[in-house]
Amino acid sequence: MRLLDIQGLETFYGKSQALFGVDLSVEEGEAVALMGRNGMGKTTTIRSVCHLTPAQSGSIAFAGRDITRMKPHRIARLGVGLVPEGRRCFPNLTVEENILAAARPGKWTLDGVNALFPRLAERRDQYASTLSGGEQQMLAIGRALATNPRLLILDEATEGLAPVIRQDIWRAIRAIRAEGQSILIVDKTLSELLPVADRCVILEKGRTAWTGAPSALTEDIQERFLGV
Ligand SMILES: Nc1ncnc2c1ncn2[C@@H]1O[C@H](COP(=O)(O)OP(=O)(O)OP(=O)(O)O)[C@@H](O)[C@H]1O
Repeated sequence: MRLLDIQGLETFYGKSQALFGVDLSVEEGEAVALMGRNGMGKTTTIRSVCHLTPAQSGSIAFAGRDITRMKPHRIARLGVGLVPEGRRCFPNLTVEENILAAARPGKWTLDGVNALFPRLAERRDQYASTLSGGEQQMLAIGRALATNPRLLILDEATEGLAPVIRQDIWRAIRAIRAEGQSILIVDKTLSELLPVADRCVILEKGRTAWTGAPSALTEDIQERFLGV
């Protein structure tokens, strides 16, 4: 089943057009890597899906329903779990309270999140504000998972973090994948990203420029669309 289906998406910031025709789909159980150089429209695409920066034209369907004009909280309730760029947790709640506040019935429970991120389990009674940046990122992923989303969206979840923490997060992402979780993921570390992706979608100047399996992403294509 097609979980996410974006067609001809055009999005503006005020008068400035950022997306000029993004086409992107995610099948149930699939992990799609959304790629492209800086400023090509990855974050804007994600923000449009969640209606944080609404689409001007084109269509976005989720699990067969048109969500193009739906409000963010309704989209979240339908099963889109977003881990936005720059983490968001409640600073004055503990780690455990943060997770429980997000929790909805499903296979990802508090215990499941704790097993995924032992560092969080060790800090369950600490206020989120006292966590390191990497731990807060783990908590943001844990919170999104605890909502038991049909689609988990990760936007640069490992950016700017210490190498050991990045490794922990990639290990968790692989474990999440192994559970069959559908994912849309943006990340710049291709060596980690490509092995977890079933398919890549590359944006160039606000348009879908290429899509294919990671194995089809030749050096030529990387050079053309991702090289600096
Ligand atoms: N809040 C904003 N106001 C105006 N223009 C914006 C805003 N955010 C992004 N843009 C512009 O929209 C275009 C797409 O940006 P976007 O952040 O979606 O790209 P990206 O592919 O996610 O890049 P990055 O890898 O740098 O995060 C860029 O030209 C950017 O300058």
